[in-house]
Amino acid sequence: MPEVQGLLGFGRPSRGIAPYAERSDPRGNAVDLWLERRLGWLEARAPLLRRRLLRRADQVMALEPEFRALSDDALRAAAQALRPRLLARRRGDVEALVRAFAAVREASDRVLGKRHYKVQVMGALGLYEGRMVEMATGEGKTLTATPAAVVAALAGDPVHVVTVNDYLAARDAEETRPLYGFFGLTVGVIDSDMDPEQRRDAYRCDITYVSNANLTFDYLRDRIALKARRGQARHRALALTRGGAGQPLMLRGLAFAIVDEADSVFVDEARTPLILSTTADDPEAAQLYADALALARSLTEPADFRIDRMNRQVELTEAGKRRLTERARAARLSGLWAIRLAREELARQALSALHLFESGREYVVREGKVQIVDEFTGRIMPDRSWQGGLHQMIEAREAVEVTGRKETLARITYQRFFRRYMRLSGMTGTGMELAAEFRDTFDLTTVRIPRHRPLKTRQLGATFVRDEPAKWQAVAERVAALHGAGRPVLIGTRSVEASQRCAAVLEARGLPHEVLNATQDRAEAEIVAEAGRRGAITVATNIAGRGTDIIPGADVLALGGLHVILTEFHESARIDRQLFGRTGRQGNPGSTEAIVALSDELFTRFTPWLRRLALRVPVRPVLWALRARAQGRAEAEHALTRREQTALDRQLERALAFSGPTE
Ligand SMILES: Nc1ncnc2c1ncn2[C@@H]1O[C@H](COP(=O)(O)OP(=O)(O)OP(=O)(O)O)[C@@H](O)[C@H]1O
Repeated sequence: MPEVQGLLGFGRPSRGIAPYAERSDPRGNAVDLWLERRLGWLEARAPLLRRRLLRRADQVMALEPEFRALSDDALRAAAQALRPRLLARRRGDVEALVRAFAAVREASDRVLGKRHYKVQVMGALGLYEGRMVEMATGEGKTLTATPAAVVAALAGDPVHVVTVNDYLAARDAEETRPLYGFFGLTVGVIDSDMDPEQRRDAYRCDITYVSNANLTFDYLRDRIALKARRGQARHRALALTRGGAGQPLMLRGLAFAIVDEADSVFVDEARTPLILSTTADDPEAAQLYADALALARSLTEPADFRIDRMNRQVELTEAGKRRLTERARAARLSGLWAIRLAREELARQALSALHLFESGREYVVREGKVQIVDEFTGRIMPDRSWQGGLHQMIEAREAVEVTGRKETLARITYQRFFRRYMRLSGMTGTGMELAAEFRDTFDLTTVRIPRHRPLKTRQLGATFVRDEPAKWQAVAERVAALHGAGRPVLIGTRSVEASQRCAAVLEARGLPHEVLNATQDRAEAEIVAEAGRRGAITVATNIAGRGTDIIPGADVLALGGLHVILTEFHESARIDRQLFGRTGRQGNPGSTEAIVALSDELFTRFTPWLRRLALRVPVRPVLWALRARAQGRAEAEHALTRREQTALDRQLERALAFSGPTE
């Protein structure tokens, strides 16, 4: 499993820090947990919650004429006048909240030209209460976050709006900045390339847009800075006595977070530990990996080793172990090679690097570096590396410079990090099936918000073909027909390699297209902006599955809107729906279909026998079962890993209660 690596490259002192709000142990005790899980009473409450949100949203909508009549200055003054009431945070003061929301709604219409729909007001109220809000793709989550952010900021809380990457953080911040500015609130944006001073400035703003990775690393840096002063009380005392001039801190505490694409952050990426590290030099490492690869290449499957693709593991057989020992001896390898366990581990890793990881799929080689491609977003993660020497092994295989091994300074998972917020909220397009997990892990109740306009997408179902060449031919034929009719088509692929293959087939047919994959994210915005034009053909990796807003032109809508083709099912059906969600946004027409091959990895890895059956008897029920079963098994496996990770995290937390925090 890849880890996200960050380097602690800085740490100069800065000026004052306010007391750093965060939760020390947000979890209830074991009995509470047990009860919550068994009784599901929070779920039972969700309909009530929805009704309450609806009632309040109605109150906000009813204030429209009153606020419409105000001048800009009067509107601003009305919001400022509510500040003391919001600051007092009296539980029953719903009126102040409703009026503040109505003010934001009015201001939004004036400065952004968009007035929040009732469902968006409902969503925003949910966020402000600290809920997980499920809104369908394309319903306008960016705008939904704004009233909650404004009101929390007016009440003095540092607000973090969390997105999955820098590009979305910058885009969403720019889109909404004028609205915050109207109320005199400042907006900061964090970019991965920023230095500590710039980061601190951005966090000092009332509202900060930041990616989950950047936010978590900055928090880890703060924890290291705070390490010497354990415990809140001492920290506060120090901050008071020294005017806070001790250590440089990035954040102003964890008060309120609005996490966009929360299913991705809380679930898909939850398994990835974030590790802050320094690099340790090891001049002999490169030779070690080269030797391991040479030895591994001399072993044969299945006599010497077996590959378990489902669990991504390589096992050496007894014969393989013997051969390894002989070959290491024959090559006169010494040092680690003389130790049996080390020798076998090196061989296993080299075999994994050779047989389980492929360039263009799990990683790309760019600028002389091995860079991991995120399976869920299709984006390159430059900060990420595989652990335990695997990364170095792949570097050696690709003949690029072997980087030093990392030494861990602090680590945390997203799960543990986000649980520390005083108030946490999330938005997701596809979250209801994860409601129990959100509740268990984050104490978050999920509430589904209805659509603003009914969905008009036509779902054309799935076509299964035998193998990959047949798939790309089938895709090309569909595209040619749609292109001829002037409709734009978006083709989603699971890997960079697949996007290139698809592009080659389109090229051969003379179909003009754009490729949007992890290897050229700079032109992304322009390509996406064009993707809704008449006759446009866009091939994209998962990148297009999250947050990208493709706006079809009026002429295109008349023709039936954007058509989305999925070319490989993802391990999670949620991600499939994210891709399909690129069309039919805001109640627009559109259509979706899947064209997949029985040779796709999902089937060979999770349901090999059903796949064989499907090859012989390709009838509907078998094909349906194939997909459902493969995705079901994949999801179950991931859920298990997450549960184990959570258990491990809790154990770590308990163990650290005795020895002091490591992060
Ligand atoms: N109240 C509104 N009035 C007018 N346009 C709106 C309104 N709300 C949202 N939009 C528009 O709807 C489109 C979709 O918004 P946005 O990209 O925020 O959706 P989303 O829910 O975040 O989608 P995804 O789940 O795919 O990320 C945008 O073009 C946005 O400007």
